[in-house]
Amino acid sequence: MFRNYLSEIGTQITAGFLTFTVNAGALFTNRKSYWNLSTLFDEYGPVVRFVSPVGSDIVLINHPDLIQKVFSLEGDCPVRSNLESLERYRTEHKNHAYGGLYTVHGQEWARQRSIMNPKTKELLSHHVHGLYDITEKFTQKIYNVRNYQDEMSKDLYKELHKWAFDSMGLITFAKNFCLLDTELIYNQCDASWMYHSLEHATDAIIKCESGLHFWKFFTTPAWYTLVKYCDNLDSLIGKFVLEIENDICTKSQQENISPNSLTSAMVLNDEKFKTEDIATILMDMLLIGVNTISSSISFLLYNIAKHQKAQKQLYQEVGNLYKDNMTVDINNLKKNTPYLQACIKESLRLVPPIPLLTRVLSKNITLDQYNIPRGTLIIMSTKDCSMKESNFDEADKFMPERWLREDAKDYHAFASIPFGFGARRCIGQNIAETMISLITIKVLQKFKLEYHYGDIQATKSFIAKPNKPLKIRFVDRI
Ligand code: HEM
Repeated sequence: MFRNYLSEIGTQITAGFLTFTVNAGALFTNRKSYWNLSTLFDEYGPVVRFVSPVGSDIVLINHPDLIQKVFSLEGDCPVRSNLESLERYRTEHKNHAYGGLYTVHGQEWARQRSIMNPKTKELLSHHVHGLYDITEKFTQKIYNVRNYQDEMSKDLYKELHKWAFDSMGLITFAKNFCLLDTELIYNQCDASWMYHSLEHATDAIIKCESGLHFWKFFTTPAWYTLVKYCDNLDSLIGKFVLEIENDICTKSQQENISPNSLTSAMVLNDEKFKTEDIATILMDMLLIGVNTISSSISFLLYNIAKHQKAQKQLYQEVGNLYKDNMTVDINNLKKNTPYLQACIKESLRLVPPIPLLTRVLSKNITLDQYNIPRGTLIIMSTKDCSMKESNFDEADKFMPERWLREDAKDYHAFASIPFGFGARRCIGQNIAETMISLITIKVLQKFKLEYHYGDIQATKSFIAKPNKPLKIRFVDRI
């Protein structure tokens, strides 16, 4: 028993040390630091083992063949490393039996996933016009609040974050929170308080997960913030869930109700989830969904603004598409916009919001002649893989047309997997791609984008975001 704990703690200490040094390396030097993962691979090859003095070792890989091999052995209920801080908050602070879809494992994961999987497509079709309206509000807001340089004087990322929150509110609760409409002050209403709690909880989780995990031994400021804002988030989500439960209870006596949100899908399911469990599952959805979508759209708009030739071609494709809400054809959206889909794919190749994927296998595996025992934490540096010249020609360039070329099929299927792979791949991919497509179409129809500042990189955190304020010029199309 003790050995198990020792091994677990040891692995986490090693992982903490690893992220700490990678971040410190990036912080203290502008050059490619030794502790940059790609430099490690350059020096030691595609399999790098971190020996933990007390627990299990950690293995890092970046070759698409090896990544493919790991996925081929992941089994029916794949296990990834946990977001330890969120897990501990739930098990120790809240006394919850299990976490949400991202953090839970085994049979409970399979149960949650089987309920959510079929619902995401249905909900998307149900809310597509609502999502379109929110996107129009976003473009209108940019139009209204731009400064004399045609830029948002505040960080554009924050506005995109609000757009993502409003859109996810529709999918999750069938509610438009209208965060984009007004500058709501903290506490003014539940939705605004929920938004701010989500922002602070995200920052605190990122702080706890990067670097040495001191919060395990005493209350660090990041742990204190995490508990405070996750508590707020949990109780506010719980309040919305309760409202929907009551509403369904009243209506179901008179009519047959079909689910119109992730919440009602769970309330109406035969499995009968408790209110607090639904709130936990939704918290994972919001934390992952809102942050990954904000990150992806930020980098996509940045890339489009920087690459005028690509923007021109994109505008030719989408300039006259779905000008009116009622004409949106969600079933053919991707088919009608091949160049836009290539732009999204290319931007996600350059900056996958989740740059590292992890698996813990239940079988031994041989990777590049090294025998890795089962139970070892395997970290797949998918971003490093998608940025390698051996996998993509001119790998550091934004070249959407590469995905439309005849020889695109020669790219290794595991060379760029921004949504992960297999049974535990992202459940929100379709939702994300649709939302990103809609906002890009609407923004381009209204504005020509320009970018006149220095290069923007992604932060090295669990969910990446722009490392400096995003300042894009939104010039009216005449
Ligand atoms: C561009 C946007 C997004 C990207 C790039 C992204 C990426 C990912 C990745 C890489 C994973 C891990 C996959 C693996 O381990 O194989 C994941 C899991 C997950 N994502 Fe997404 N995601 C995005 C949007 C969303 C949205 C909108 C939602 C919610 C509707 C969402 C919910 C989840 C959940 C719940 C999981 C855990 C799934 C499981 O373990 O079964 N994601 N996502």
